[in-house]
Amino acid sequence: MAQHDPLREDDPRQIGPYTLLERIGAGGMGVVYLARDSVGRRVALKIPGSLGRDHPIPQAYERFVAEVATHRTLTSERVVRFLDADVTGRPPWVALEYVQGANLGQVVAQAGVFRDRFLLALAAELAEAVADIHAHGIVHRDLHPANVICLPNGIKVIDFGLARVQADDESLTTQGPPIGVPAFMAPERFTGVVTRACDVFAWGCCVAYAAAGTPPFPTATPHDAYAAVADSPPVLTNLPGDLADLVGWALAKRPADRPTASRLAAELQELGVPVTRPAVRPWPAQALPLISRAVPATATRAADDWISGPRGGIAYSGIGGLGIEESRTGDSDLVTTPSSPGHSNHLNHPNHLNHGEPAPIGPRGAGGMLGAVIGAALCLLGLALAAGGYPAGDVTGPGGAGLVAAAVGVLAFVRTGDRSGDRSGDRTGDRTGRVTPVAPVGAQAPRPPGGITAWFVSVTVIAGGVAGGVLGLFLARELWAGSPRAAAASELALACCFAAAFALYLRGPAAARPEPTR
Ligand SMILES: Nc1ncnc2c1ncn2[C@@H]1O[C@H](COP(=O)(O)OP(=O)(O)OP(=O)(O)O)[C@@H](O)[C@H]1O
Repeated sequence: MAQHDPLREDDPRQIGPYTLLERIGAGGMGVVYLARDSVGRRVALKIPGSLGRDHPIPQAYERFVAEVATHRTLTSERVVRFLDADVTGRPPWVALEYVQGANLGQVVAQAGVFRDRFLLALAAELAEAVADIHAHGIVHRDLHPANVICLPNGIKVIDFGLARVQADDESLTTQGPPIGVPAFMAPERFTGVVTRACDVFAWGCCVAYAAAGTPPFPTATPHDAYAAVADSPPVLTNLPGDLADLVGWALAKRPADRPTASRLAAELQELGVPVTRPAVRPWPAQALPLISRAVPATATRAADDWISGPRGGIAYSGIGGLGIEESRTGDSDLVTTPSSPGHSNHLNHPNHLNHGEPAPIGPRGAGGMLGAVIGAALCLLGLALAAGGYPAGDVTGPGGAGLVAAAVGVLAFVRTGDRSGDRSGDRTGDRTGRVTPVAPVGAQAPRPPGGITAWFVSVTVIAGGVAGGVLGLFLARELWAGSPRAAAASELALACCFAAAFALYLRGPAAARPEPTR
């Protein structure tokens, strides 16, 4: 189980069909809990704090209802999934896909800035995310590094608390002080104007931040932010030429001068982000321990700094690595202040898989496919021999079936060992789906042995394969020698083996399966 804060005494234990397990964090709106649904799946359950008149955010309930309504319509692999909600419940709640990773601010702070293809991949994924959000007619309005979660298979955007549904060319004017993180807010946001171009500007800020480690409009105090964002040119460090051009374009002062998010995504593909993507995207080696790895629950006593406590009135929460802290004052204006020197941004140790869930097993694409191909080839050979009346067909089938099943089991076993042990360093897939070793980083917690389920399946497949092969050979030789039943049994065994190999391939960590062109 991931290490979040334990439930407090006054936290609810059961909300709707969900059993609350731990506190993930608290934002300005309320608390996010780790919970389990009735069939044991983990979800992030967001419960807005007291929605009465004393809530620090005006119209908090209306905002929560709007967040749910907006998020409900969004389906994108780059956005945390909406699962369920009850806005009239007591308390009201929304269930979201539980994402377990580090946010972009934490990754940059702990692992350093992004470079080269890693930066390009991040920029492309974030552009895709924003384009997807806009394609649903929604403006996020609060894009900044703490709302970009880095996961093994890419980024996901969270927090639709400020999001708005908005027609393509519509421009909204909002009343009151702007809400958001000033260093990532477009200049027009300070005057209450909201368009999709605000998210594009925020995209530029996030990418510039990932490359440099600081926002492109650094300011000494939050109150200077508007002047900096509105008047100063962005400071773009460490951005390769083509990407610098795109980021500069996105950071244009006039919203009309900025590209759309989909244009950005298309331009990035032109810059060499492959059109097909493996399910595992590349992360800088140093970032991997932060993003996701299997660690036993007991070994994961890491500090939790998703956000350390509920905010009411004035409270602070670090945005990892931004060198700023956000604070929401009574009137809901979010301002930034320089981080206090004593403040430490601990990482929520995301070095774990989803404990309690079966660890991914299997021969990761290539192995499974190999098993499947061998199985199919033997199957065809057996059929051909049987059709030709060769008694050899009687033994090829069951013998081959046993062989392939055992081989698949060994592969599954080996892959399980890889996940568990780090005997040969950690591995990650690159954009081509290759699995390449990377150096383990820093002191790492010991990892579990790959999950009971994975071992059990591996051992069962190996044992079943060997036993099936021996039994098949015995039957073919002793009982049905020469009879058509032997050939039929052989083929059936092989077909099962083929299916098992393929199932293992499918079940393997989505690792090397290329995704369709987007
Ligand atoms: N789906 C999720 N899975 C895992 N963690 C999540 C999820 N959604 C939110 N969190 C974490 O919970 C904490 C609070 O979430 P969030 O920021 O969305 O709350 P909020 O009340 O809307 O905050 P904000 O003040 O930013 O509007 C954050 O640390 C965030 O990373």
